[in-house]
Amino acid sequence: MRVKICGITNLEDAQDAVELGADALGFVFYEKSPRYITAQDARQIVDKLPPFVQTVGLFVNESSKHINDICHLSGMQMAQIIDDEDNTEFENLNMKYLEVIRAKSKSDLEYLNKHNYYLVDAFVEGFGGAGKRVALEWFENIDCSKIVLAGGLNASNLQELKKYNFFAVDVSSGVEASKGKKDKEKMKEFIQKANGN
Ligand SMILES: O=C(O)c1ccccc1NCC(=O)[C@H](O)[C@H](O)COP(=O)(O)O
Repeated sequence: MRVKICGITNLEDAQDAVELGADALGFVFYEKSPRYITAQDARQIVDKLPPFVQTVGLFVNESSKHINDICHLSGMQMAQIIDDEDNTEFENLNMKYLEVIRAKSKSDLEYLNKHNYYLVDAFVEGFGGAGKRVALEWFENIDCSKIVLAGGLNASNLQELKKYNFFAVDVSSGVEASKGKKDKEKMKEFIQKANGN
């Protein structure tokens, strides 16, 4: 399974995640988050990354212009978007994007367009990174092959996902030492388990 390590705030964590085999790194451009990073600081990290690592910018209820500007400035290849307030004009985005479904119940998963990729996270007031899980039984009888699963994942519970065939997993607090700082051993164990080792 592919792995995105989210909430990168510093170069050391980014380089450790890449060395350990992460496919994508997430940068939170939401000012109220404890993992918030400026576009300029993210750029300093992105410029030092090797090729073939996808950089993903996280946005909450922002306009397309803002998302385009920040992604351009920071070197994000993709945007991950929460748009509860219908602020984002998706057709005006200059980059690939993943829409975030903040699931409160199984009914939130029933109308996903089967041709699109989505990131499904647990609904939390603070928008993400809270360690709250989505109930796995909600995915019964759903094709998960285009779903990135987030929310409360860690090395100990990845095993439970096996039969669902998710496209990828996304983790933040489950591999942290403290908010905004990753724990290298936790990232190692998480990536190994996601890769079936
Ligand atoms: O991480 C944050 O602080 C955050 C703030 C606002 C919007 C999204 C945020 N994170 C989103 C993520 O993609 C997290 O990786 C995802 O919610 C999973 O987090 P966790 O349950 O801690 O693994």
